[in-house]
Formats: sequence, C-alpha cells, structure tokens
Amino acid sequence: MALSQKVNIAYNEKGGPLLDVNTDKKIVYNTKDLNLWYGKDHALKNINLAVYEREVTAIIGPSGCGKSTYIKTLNRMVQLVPTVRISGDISYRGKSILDKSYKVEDLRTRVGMVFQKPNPFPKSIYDNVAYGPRIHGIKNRKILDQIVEKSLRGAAIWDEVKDRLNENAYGLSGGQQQRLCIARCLAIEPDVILMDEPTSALDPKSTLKVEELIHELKKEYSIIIVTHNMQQAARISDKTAFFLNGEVVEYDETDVIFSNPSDKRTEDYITGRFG
Ligand SMILES: Nc1ncnc2c1ncn2[C@@H]1O[C@H](COP(=O)(O)OP(=O)(O)OP(=O)(O)O)[C@@H](O)[C@H]1O
Repeated sequence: MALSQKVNIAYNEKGGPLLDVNTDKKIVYNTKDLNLWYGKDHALKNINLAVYEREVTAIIGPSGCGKSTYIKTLNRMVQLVPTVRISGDISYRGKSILDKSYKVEDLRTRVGMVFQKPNPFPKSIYDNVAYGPRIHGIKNRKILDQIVEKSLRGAAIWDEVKDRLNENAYGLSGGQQQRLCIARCLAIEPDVILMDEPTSALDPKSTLKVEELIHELKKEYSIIIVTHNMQQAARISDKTAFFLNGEVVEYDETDVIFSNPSDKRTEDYITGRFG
C-alpha cells in the first residue's frame, strides 16, 4: 500500500491537518487535490502529499514533470507568474497558505529557500547573513554577530570564513557560496527549508559537504529537496515522491521507492530506463 493510502490525518478545530495518526508524526505541509495551470498548460495534476516534520522529503522525476513548480507553490513563489491558476489546497502547519488572508511575508519567514545556482548578494559574507535579520528590524551589532556566527556554524562554513567575514561573498568558491546561502536562510530561523537542486552546480566534493549538511539540518528543520540525482535522493531523504507529467506517480519511504516501488513507471525511472 502506498504512503498516500496509509496516511491517516488528524485535523485541528479549524480543519487544518496536523498529525499522522498512524505514526504520530507531525505534518508540516499537506497538499490536497492541487492543480496548477500556466495559462492552458496543466503543470500539476491532483497532487496529494503530506510532508513530515524533521524529515528530508525528496522530489524526483524527469525534466519538465513539475518538480520546481511544486516546490515553488510551497512558498507561493509560483504566484509571481501572472498566468498561473491554482485549485485545491496547501496547508502549512494546519493553515491554508492559498487563503488570501495568509500573508506571504509571514510564510517566507517560516520557509526559506535555496536555489540551484548559489545566489549570494554582492555584499560581504557578514552582510549576506545579516540581511534577513536586519530586514526584520534587528540592529544591535552584538545580536547580529551572534546570529551570523550561529548561522554560519549551522551551515558548516564558519571555520572557512570566520577570518574574512568582511570580504565579498563572490570571492568564495561555488560550494562555499551555496553553504553561505544556506546560512543566509538559517539566519531567519525558518521552520522549513526548500531546496531546488541545490548541488547541481557543485563539484562532487562540495556536493558531499552539502549532503552531509542536509543530514545535520534535518535534526532541526524540515527539508524538501528537488533533485535530478537519484543516488542523492536515496542517500539523504526519508521520503521520496516520484513526479511524472505533473502527477505524483508514487510517494513513499525512500527505501521502498528505491528497493520495492509499487508502480512500474517508478521502477523504470529509477533503473534508468527513461528520464
Ligand atoms: N514560468 C512558466 N511559464 C509557463 N510554463 C512554465 C513556467 N515554468 C514552468 N513551466 C512549465 O511547467 C512544466 C513543469 O515545469 P517545471 O520547471 O516545474 O519542471 P521540473 O520538473 O522542475 O523540470 P526541470 O527538472 O527541467 O527543472 C513544464 O512544461 C514547463 O515548461
């Protein structure tokens, strides 16, 4: 039986899902009957998916199957595209984020995002990390110093940059820049981190570092990662959703997806028969 059929959700008094009754695990995001169109192009079809607290959830699938579109619905970034139309529901911690009363700024302080290409600001290493807290009104230098150090440590890059905090972030290697972007994300103390192919522009050594970091980060954060790299999904994730043509073909424990998938299409994809 696939995970989606096994999930038995407890709802809060306002109707928001909070807990998987079977496992007692907290649900961070619950996506229900989600459809998304870019103009006439039906990019996401009837997505149902529960994301669990303090787990790594991997989204895999061939190019153009809707992975990035899905992850960008979770912080409402996709709504920046004017032709986008959405039906269904996504709840975050029991509250519908598609509801107009849910302020996007509130969502973005809880949900950070790391992109495919490292995208530090053309500022110092320190100012990159202090950027978010400053926007939230923190001006005290001592407090900012503490946040910067904690975030850089959390992103496993402190030792490499502690003596050059005032240098421009562009002087860092690609792998270091990506960990700096993760530190920038941690500085706002998010609950969830969305990662859209965070290692695809990195060399194997930096990729390994980021993978080890993700393993550490899931002790405190819930992580949703889009990846083209199936070995990576198998190595670092707890659950895996296989997307194809805008649909979730299968969603289950990562071990099950990679050792005993129930759908032939999943098996064909993970064994490299297409994609
Ligand atoms: N801004 C946009 N405007 C119109 N169509 C879009 C837009 N972004 C994505 N699409 C379309 O939506 C579908 C899903 O794209 P998406 O980028 O989500 O796929 P993906 O699985 O992340 O692909 P890849 O692995 O290549 O990054 C594709 O058909 C794509 O052309």
